[in-house]
Amino acid sequence: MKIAILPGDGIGPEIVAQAVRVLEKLKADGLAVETVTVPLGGAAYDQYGEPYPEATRDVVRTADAILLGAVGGPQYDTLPRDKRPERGLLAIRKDLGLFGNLRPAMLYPELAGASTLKPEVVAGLDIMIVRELTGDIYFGQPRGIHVNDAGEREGFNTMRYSESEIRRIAKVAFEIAQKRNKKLCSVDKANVLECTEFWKEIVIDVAKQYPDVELSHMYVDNAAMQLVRNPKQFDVIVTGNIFGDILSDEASMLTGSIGMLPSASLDANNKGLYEPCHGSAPDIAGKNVANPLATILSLAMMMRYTFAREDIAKRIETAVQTVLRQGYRTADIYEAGTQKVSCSGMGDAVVAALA
Ligand SMILES: NC(=O)C1=CN([C@@H]2O[C@H](COP(=O)(O)OP(=O)(O)OC[C@H]3O[C@@H](n4cnc5c(N)ncnc54)[C@H](O)[C@@H]3O)[C@@H](O)[C@H]2O)C=CC1
Ligand SMILES: CC(C)CC(=O)C(=O)O
Ligand SMILES: [Mg+2]
Repeated sequence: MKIAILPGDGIGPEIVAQAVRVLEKLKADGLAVETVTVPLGGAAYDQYGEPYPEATRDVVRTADAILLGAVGGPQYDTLPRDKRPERGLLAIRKDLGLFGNLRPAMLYPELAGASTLKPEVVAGLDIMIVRELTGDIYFGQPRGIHVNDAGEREGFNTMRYSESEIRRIAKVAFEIAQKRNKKLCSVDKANVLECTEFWKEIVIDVAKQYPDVELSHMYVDNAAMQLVRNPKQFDVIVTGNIFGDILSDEASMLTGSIGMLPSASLDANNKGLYEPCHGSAPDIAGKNVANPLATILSLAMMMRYTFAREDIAKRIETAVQTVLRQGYRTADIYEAGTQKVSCSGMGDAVVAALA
C-alpha cells in the first residue's frame, strides 16, 4: 500500500498524526505500508509558492491512496485566488479525477447525547451522502469578479454539469443504494436552476438501469430541513458539489460533531483521497484539542474502498467504537460523566484499542 500523507494546514497536522499512528500500528502488525509525506494548501504555498505544487502532484499521482488533513487559514485569505489553499484542494480533486465523494453520517450510539437532535430522532442514524466532487459551481467557468456593462463591480460563478458527469455520479450512488437499503434521494433545486433540472432528468434516466432502487427527489431547501426534522427517512442521498458540501456539514451535527464525519473521494477505479469532512479549524489549531476520529475513520474508508480490506476497516471502526464506549471524548463531543482527552490522547486510546 503506497499511501501519500498530506497533513495540510491548521489542525491538519495534529489530526493526521493520530491517523498515521494507527497506520504505524497496522504496519507493526504486518501490513505492507509505505508512506510519503508531502504538502498541500497553505503549507505547500509556504514551501513552493503554489498550493498544489509539482512535487506533490508527482507523489499523489503515483500513490495508491492519499490521506489528507485539511487546508486553509486566514493568513492565506488575501493571496491571489489561484494561490489560495482551497484552490489546491480543488486542483488535486480535479487532477486525480476524484468525482465521487462519499460522506457517511453515522451515529455511534455512545454519542446519542452529543447529537443536536433528540436521541429517539437519531438512534440508529446511518446515511450515505454521495456528493459529486469535480463539477458544479466550484469549477464552472466563467468565474470571477469584474466590472459589468453597467460599470458596477460584480462577482460571478457558473453552475454547470455535463451529462456524462451526472451519469457517472448517479451510477455510483445507485450502486451504493443497491448494496444498502435500495433507497436513493436525489437532491436538487430543479424548480429554479436549469443545471439541476438537467441533473434530475439524467438521474431519472440512469434509474432505468436500477429498477430495484426506489428513487425520490427533493429540493435542497426542503432536504436541509428534513435532515434535522426526520433524518432517518434518508438512506442514500446523491447531490451536486455545493449542495453536498453544505448538507454533509449539516448532517455531521446529527452524529455529534463535524469531527466525526469521514470521507472518501474516489476516481473511476477506486483510487482515493481520504479526508475528514471538516476544514482546518484555525480557531483550535495548535492546541491539541481537535477531534482526530473523522481522520482515523477516513483511514478506515481507505482500507475499505481502495484496498478492499474490509477486515482492517472494521478493525479501525471497532477501535473507535471501543474508545467511545470507554468514555473518551475530545472537547467537541464531551458530555458530563465522560473523560475529556486531547487530540493525541484520543490517538493514544485508539491505538491501544487496536491491540
Ligand atoms: N477539506 C478542507 O480542507 C476544507 C477546508 N476548509 C477551510 O478551513 C478553514 C476554516 O473553515 P471553517 O469554515 O471554519 O470550517 P471548519 O470545518 O474548519 O471549522 C468549523 C468549526 O468546526 C470546528 N471543527 C472542525 N473540525 C473539528 C475537529 N476535528 N474537532 C473539533 N472541532 C472541529 C472548528 O473549530 C470550527 O469551530 C477555511 O480556510 C476553509 O476554507 C473548509 C472546509 C473543508
Ligand atoms: C474548502 C472547499 C474547497 C471544500 C469543502 O468545504 C469540502 O470539501 O468540504
Ligand atoms: Mg465543506
